[in-house]
This record gives sequence, structure tokens and C-alpha cells, in this order.
Amino acid sequence: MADARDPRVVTLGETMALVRATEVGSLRHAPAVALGIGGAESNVAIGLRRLGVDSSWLGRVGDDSLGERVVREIRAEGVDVRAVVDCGAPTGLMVKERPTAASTAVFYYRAGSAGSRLTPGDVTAGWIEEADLLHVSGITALISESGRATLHAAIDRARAAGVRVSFDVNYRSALADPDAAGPKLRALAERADVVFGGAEELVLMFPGDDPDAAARRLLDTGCSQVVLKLGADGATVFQPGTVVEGPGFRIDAVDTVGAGDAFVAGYLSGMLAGLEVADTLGRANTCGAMACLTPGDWEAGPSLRDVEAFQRGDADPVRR
Ligand SMILES: Nc1ncnc2c1ncn2[C@@H]1O[C@H](COP(=O)(O)OP(=O)(O)O)[C@@H](O)[C@H]1O
Ligand SMILES: O=C(O)C(=O)C[C@H](O)[C@H](O)COP(=O)(O)O
Repeated sequence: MADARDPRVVTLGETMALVRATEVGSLRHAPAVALGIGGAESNVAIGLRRLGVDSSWLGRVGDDSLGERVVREIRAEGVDVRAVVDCGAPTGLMVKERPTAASTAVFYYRAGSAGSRLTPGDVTAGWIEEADLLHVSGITALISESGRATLHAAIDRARAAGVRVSFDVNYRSALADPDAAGPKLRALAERADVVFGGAEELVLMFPGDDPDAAARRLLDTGCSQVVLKLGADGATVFQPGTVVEGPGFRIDAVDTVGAGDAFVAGYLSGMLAGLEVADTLGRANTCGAMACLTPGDWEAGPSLRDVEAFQRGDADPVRR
């Protein structure tokens, strides 16, 4: 792990306790579960840290053991943690079940959670202004009105300070209907420099367009890069005047939840290191694929050494 330096990527959002079935089958009968934590933005912060980029995560947790668990685990990964302890609401919970060997089901228990009560006033002065990049996701916009206000305030501050903004659409159908979510997510995407989304998410923001047309519409509003995530097929980057495609890696996926966050961490780390777009995309696709190889939202996030070993085709990347 690199020496502590000033944070380069700052991110905010909700991180929940994560209860995960350890065996295939309904939780109705599971004799045991594993406890961990997960949240889109902290997953990215941890992924970045593994790849040698300083990162900082800000969010609200409850005044409870699960909140302490969230803070301890993210901090243990070397991420700078700015947690606001909310005495009026519990830490949210996410439950992951594997109904069959080939499927994963996720259930959220986050309505009214501490994490959903984030406000613009929680964001410390200077925290965004001193960063190289602010990363946010659409989840925060849909968990509450104060979350959405916090995102817009954070983007205002980033733009005023000349800090780049990255936005992962991350539509969660449990939080809002597509019709209600689309305009809110689009308003945020149009204010970002880099936008990540799946095909359905791009179309959700621009109903009637196909994903390519939706990506080009975002470029027209001033985004510099739109990254279309395509699951096992890899991803495509749209920039004004160019389109770069990156194929996915052939793997036997164990758990694809968390692949998108690992992909984003890989992409941002390559971008911040000044790699060519094709190499950035190659790193992102590698991180996304590697995240699918083990259960857990972020635990399989690779280091740069792991990425290189995987790209060389080493059968088992070494983990130390
Ligand atoms: N089954 C898979 N095989 C190989 N790579 C995958 C697979 N699923 C996801 N990935 C990688 O992770 C990235 C993100 O996954 P995707 O499913 O598109 O996003 P999300 O998890 O956000 O829905 C993909 O662009 C790809 O690089
Ligand atoms: O914070 C939330 O609402 C979450 O859902 C946490 C998710 O487990 C990750 O964000 C994984 O998402 P993907 O990487 O897109 O598979």
C-alpha cells in the first residue's frame, strides 16, 4: 500500500452493512450468513486505494455497531473516512442471497436510514476543493431529497474549484420508478465530466434514444467521456469525435454484483494516471472481471500487480 498522501479522489454516499448468504439456496433455510459492508461509492474508494490512488469517503452512519463496522472496514482499507454519526436513524442494511448457483438476489433495508439523511452541510469545507476528482452516483439522488441536494451542492463546489466530476448512474429500481428517476439522473449526468452507465441506464435518461445516441447527447451537453458498461462484453467509451471499444474477459463469474464499481475504480485510476483511453478501458475491464471471481461487493478488487498478472494470463493472480 502506498504511503498516506492527500486524498485525490473524494466520494460520498451511503454504505450499508451487508449480510450475505454463504451457500446457494434461499435464506429461508440458510444455517449461517457472513457479515460485511457495501456501498457503491465506498466500493469505488476501496477499489481506487487498492490501485494506488488516495481516496476519501464521506457518509452518514447510525450510532450503532453496524455503523462502527462500516467505518472500521473502509478505514482498514486505507481510505480516508469522513463519517457523520447520526443518532436519529440506523445504519442501512443490504442482504445478498444466492437462490441458485447462477443467480444473485439483493434486498435493501435502507428506507429512512442514517445514510439516506446526508445533507449539504455534512460536506466539510475544503474536502472537495482540494481533491483531483469528485465521484458520485445516482443512488444518492434517489435515496432522499437531501441526498440529491447534497450531490448538486457537491458538484457546484467541484466545478467552482475546477475539480473534475465523475458520475455513475447506478439506477436502483427499488428507490424510484424509471419515469421519476430519469430526469433526476439526467440532470446530474449533464453536470459531470465523466459518466458511467449501462445501456438501460443511458436510455432511462434519454427515453426514445438508443444507448449510443444517449451517450452522444451527453457529450453535446459538455461531458468529455461517456463510458457504456456492457457486462461480459466489456465497455465502450464515447468521446467527442471518437469511440473506443474494449472487449470483456472470458471468466467463470461467481458474483457479478460489485463489477461495476470495480470497473469504475479501474477506469478512474487509469484516467488519473494519464493512460491512453484504450489502456484505461483495458484496466477497467480487468478490474470488473476480477470482481466477478469471488463473492462480496469489493473484496476482490485487485492491486495493479494483480491486474498485470491477470492481463498476462496467469492462471491465479497472486494475492499477498
Ligand atoms: N460476466 C462478466 N465477465 C467478464 N467481465 C464482466 C462480467 N460482468 C461484468 N464484467 C465487467 O465489469 C464491468 C461492469 O459490469 P456491468 O454488469 O456492465 O455493470 P454493473 O455492475 O454496473 O451493472 C463490465 O463492463 C465488464 O468489464
Ligand atoms: O449502494 C448500493 O445501493 C448498492 O447497491 C451497493 C452495490 O452492491 C454496489 O454498488 C454494486 O453495484 P454494481 O457494481 O453495479 O454491481
